[in-house]
Amino acid sequence: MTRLQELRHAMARAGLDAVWISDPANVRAVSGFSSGKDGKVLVTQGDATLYTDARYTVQAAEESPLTAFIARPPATLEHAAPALAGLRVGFEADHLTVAALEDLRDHWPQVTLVGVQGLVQSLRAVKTPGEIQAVRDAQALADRVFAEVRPLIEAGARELEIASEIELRLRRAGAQSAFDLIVASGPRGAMPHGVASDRVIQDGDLVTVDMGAQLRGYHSDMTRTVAVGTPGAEMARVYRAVLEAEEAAVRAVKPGVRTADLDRLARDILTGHGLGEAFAHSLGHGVGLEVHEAPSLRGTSDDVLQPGMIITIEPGAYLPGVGGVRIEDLVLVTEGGYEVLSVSPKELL
Ligand SMILES: CSCC[C@H](N)C(=O)N1CCC[C@H]1C(=O)N[C@@H](C)C(=O)O
Repeated sequence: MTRLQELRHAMARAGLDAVWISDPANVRAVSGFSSGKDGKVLVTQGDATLYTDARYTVQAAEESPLTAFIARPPATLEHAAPALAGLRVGFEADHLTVAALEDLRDHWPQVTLVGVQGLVQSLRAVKTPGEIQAVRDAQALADRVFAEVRPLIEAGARELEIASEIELRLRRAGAQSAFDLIVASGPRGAMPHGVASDRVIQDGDLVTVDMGAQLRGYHSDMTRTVAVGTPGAEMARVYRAVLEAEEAAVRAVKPGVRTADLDRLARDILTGHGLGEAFAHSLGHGVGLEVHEAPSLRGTSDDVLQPGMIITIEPGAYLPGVGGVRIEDLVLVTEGGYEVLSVSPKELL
């Protein structure tokens, strides 16, 4: 079944006749049009139209199998109005601004507008073979770049220099960084989102590098924590504990597993090492057209793993004023269990 067919089934289950898609990643997922922020898609049970403007006439025709209507608002909404009269039309409540919703109400007075959440996102959680290949390629590039840059992580280098070397190599390969690079050394390692600073790396530091490539619109995500010189005994112990939690959670990945149970498994191991409080975020998330997408590997999540999902497993321990450790792998859920897509070494060198 194509994603569009899946969406129509989901619309029927939600009691919708049509859906107005405005989230850029969802626009891309449904239409193939890569400039999703400048597009919208209207899907009915019998039709699907891509709305974008004249800057994208050629690109829309090249990238999307959908009929494109080239115009700017309000002409787009006026074009759609007649076919929608009397219908229940979903809009993406967690993406549309209040002003944009007012526009829909003004131009579609005979439409019943229904806010929906996660309709397309839940379909995106299970990747197509082409999407899996795109994430695989992005991760392979990230692994290659990490191997090239690893020798540069040494005493005297600045975090920003490491980050810019990674970015440059990704750019040269036709990709870009998937997010603001996290390079957090020494005590800065206690910040889970410690983007690279001008701190000079010291002998004995642990350095957390959280990086991803964005290639053909798809992302990868991986974290390695590396030692510069010989780390202190306490941080070496923390490293071993995080690695134990990470490897145990990866081994537990298979279809049917509740993501909340995976988070619990990793958290319990860290708690056993006295580090439960130091694990300050969820175990992971889905990765695809966005770095953070469904499923969520949070303790409160109701998500269940299915073949074709691509997730991160990334426990960490953060000790304010001291430092931190995070180890993250990118994992494909397969029929029989899992495949780890990230191959960079994890021993604390
Ligand atoms: C700004 S993108 C960060 C990518 C990173 N690998 C990542 O997802 N991190 C870093 C530490 C926590 C984790 C994160 O942000 N998790 C989210 C989903 C959460 O809310 O726990």
